[in-house]
Amino acid sequence: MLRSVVLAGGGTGGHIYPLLAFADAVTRHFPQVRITTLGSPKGMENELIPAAGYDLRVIPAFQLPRSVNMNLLRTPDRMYKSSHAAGKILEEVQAEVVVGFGGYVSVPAYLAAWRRDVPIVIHEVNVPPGVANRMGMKFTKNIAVGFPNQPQAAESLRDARVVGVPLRTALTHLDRAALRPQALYQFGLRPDLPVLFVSGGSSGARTINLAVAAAAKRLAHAGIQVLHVQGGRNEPFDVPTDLPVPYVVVPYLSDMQLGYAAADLMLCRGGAITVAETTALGVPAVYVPYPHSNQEQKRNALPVVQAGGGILVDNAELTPEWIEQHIIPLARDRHRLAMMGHAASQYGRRDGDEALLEFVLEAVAQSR
Ligand SMILES: CC(=O)N[C@H]1[C@@H](OP(=O)(O)OP(=O)(O)OC[C@H]2O[C@@H](n3ccc(=O)[nH]c3=O)[C@H](O)[C@@H]2O)O[C@H](CO)[C@@H](O)[C@@H]1O
Repeated sequence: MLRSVVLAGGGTGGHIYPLLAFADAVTRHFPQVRITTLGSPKGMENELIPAAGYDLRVIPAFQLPRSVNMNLLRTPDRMYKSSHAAGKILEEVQAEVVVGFGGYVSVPAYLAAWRRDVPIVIHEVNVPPGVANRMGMKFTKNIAVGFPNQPQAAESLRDARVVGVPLRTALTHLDRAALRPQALYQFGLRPDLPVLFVSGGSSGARTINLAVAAAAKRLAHAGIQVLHVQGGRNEPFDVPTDLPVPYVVVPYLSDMQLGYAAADLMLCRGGAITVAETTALGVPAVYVPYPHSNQEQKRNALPVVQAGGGILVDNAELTPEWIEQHIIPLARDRHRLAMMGHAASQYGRRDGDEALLEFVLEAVAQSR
């Protein structure tokens, strides 16, 4: 039985969607539970969490260093202010557990929980783990990870429990084939031609946006429709208006299930949550890892590619010519797409929310 849970995480969609999916699982099992989320002033949580109907408390921001620096926790500056604010909230709601998903805001939450003997659970999806979660690992041994390769890939995750990634119920319950006609209709796409679904993660990806838009004519003349999510924080780009088949641009997709249902093939970055979703849903994908993040996105996508569930291309190699040579033939090859989709789904899982809840309940029980 849980009465009050505090969830910390913020920044981009990759930290917030798993938090929300987990909040839904807790509410499903314990309808009377009080859920409080801690976020930072400028992150996407300020739009996404209130829209999902959860209580968001914004705590003062501070800048984390790029590497783990525990001295920061002792300095009476903004970190002190932030952890004090987090502590007051933990006391007010009588938190029984703090579950952190990473992002700057998690650090004061971990610190405040540790000071009050409130059990802490960390959910980490990347290798190497993010700085905030690495700092949190000094305060707890309750570490859960999203993917089976993580414990071997990082010393700090060696003893972590693999629980998968909590995914939104609109995705865990998705039957792609059943939703496809509605999704195509909604986007104005044709049912007789393949759909390339393009998304550069929650903030969008400029390289991907420009390369695909520059290949618009070649894709259209090959009979490939495009559903292109520009991304929350990306600039608009030009697409020719006289194409023979639909090329649909949407700024951001709150109902991601519609995109996945419409997709025959996805072109995306290798953000951990995106990889968890494409594999859980069996969507074949071309992964273009973000090149400036410690190779973390390449590590996310590589096991899927090795399992036959997708292909990988370097950011610098994604040109309109590459798209013509590799994506056009693949998008038209139904047999190969089906094999890739099946291989992806063998790697993915849909029960991350339930498995994380089980882990959290164990942590709470042990602390009592
Ligand atoms: C550049 C960078 O550092 N990116 C990191 C960031 O990616 P980012 O925040 O982009 O996160 P992911 O790619 O992992 O997940 C994106 C999430 O946004 C959702 N979505 C996306 C577009 C849209 O229009 N609608 C929508 O709902 C997706 O369905 C998914 O749930 O966090 C991930 C998880 O920590 C990391 O693995 C990534 O390396």
